[in-house]
Amino acid sequence: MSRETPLSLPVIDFCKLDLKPGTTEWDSLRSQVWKAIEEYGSFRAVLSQISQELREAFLNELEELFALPLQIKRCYVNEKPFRGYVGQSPSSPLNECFTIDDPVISQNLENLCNILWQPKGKPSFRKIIHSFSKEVLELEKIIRTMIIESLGVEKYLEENMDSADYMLRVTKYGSPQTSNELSGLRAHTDKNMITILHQNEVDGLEVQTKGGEWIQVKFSPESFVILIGESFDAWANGRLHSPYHRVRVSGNEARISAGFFSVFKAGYLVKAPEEMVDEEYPLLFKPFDYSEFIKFFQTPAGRSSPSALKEYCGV
Ligand SMILES: O=C(O)CCC(=O)C(=O)O
Ligand SMILES: [Fe+2]
Repeated sequence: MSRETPLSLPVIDFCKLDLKPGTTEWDSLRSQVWKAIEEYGSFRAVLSQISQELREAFLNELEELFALPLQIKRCYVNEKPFRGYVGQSPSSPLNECFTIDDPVISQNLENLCNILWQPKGKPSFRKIIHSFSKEVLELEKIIRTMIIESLGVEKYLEENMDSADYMLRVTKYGSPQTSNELSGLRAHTDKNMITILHQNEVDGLEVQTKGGEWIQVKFSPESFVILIGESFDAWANGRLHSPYHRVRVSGNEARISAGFFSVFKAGYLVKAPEEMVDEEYPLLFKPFDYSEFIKFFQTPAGRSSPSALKEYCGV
């Protein structure tokens, strides 16, 4: 069946990031955010505050990163789960990605640069990725605050803010050289708190609605896509929605994406506030340590489970 108007994600314009809670501007954006999160668990944020120059410089640095020889890229290892460089594997032959610890901590970027660009490092990479990440993670904090306010549990705001860590994953989906659509990344839900995605000019992200339809996301250069992860939904005891999403690629151009992930800190016990639990929303999960859950998720049992979090700590 063909559609007159293709489905699209809600678009929310965050012209500036020096928004102040309690202002009418804040309240208006917060109600748009909440509506989108309840319905889609996702939306497209337009962020004109980041200059075109910085956006272009960011994507150029990522291109230079992926253009390094494979044997150099492989030198970037990090013992934590999901970190380091992962090259094209038999199950995803088109993809390669780097996962970096909190990019707002300059030292984390410095470590990567010292490994990949010996002997001098790469000051421009460190500077540009850092500046860009700072702005994006400012947006993450605003969105998380707005959601917590919308849930009516502001008294846990400070604790929630202090419980977050960040990571940055940059992915290159090599061009498939065919007009047929191929899978770049299979359908999944994110396990973390909040994900913010940005990309170069090549589209490919699709987000599933609650009704099971796939929305093909059209990015603009100023667009960022927000997705709710399962842990944040667990914290809110199922009052949010963590949507399935996937990447499909076609054509002759490579897609580069950057995912900024907020996660609960290792050792922090994720527990739904008592205000989130009632007759309509009975407790879904026992308190859990996100980093321990990720260890389970990486086992064959975790990977093959249709709902790993439920299996790990479901009530
Ligand atoms: O590349 C993208 O746009 C999506 C990446 C993604 O979903 C993920 O890394 O979890
Ligand atoms: Fe994802």
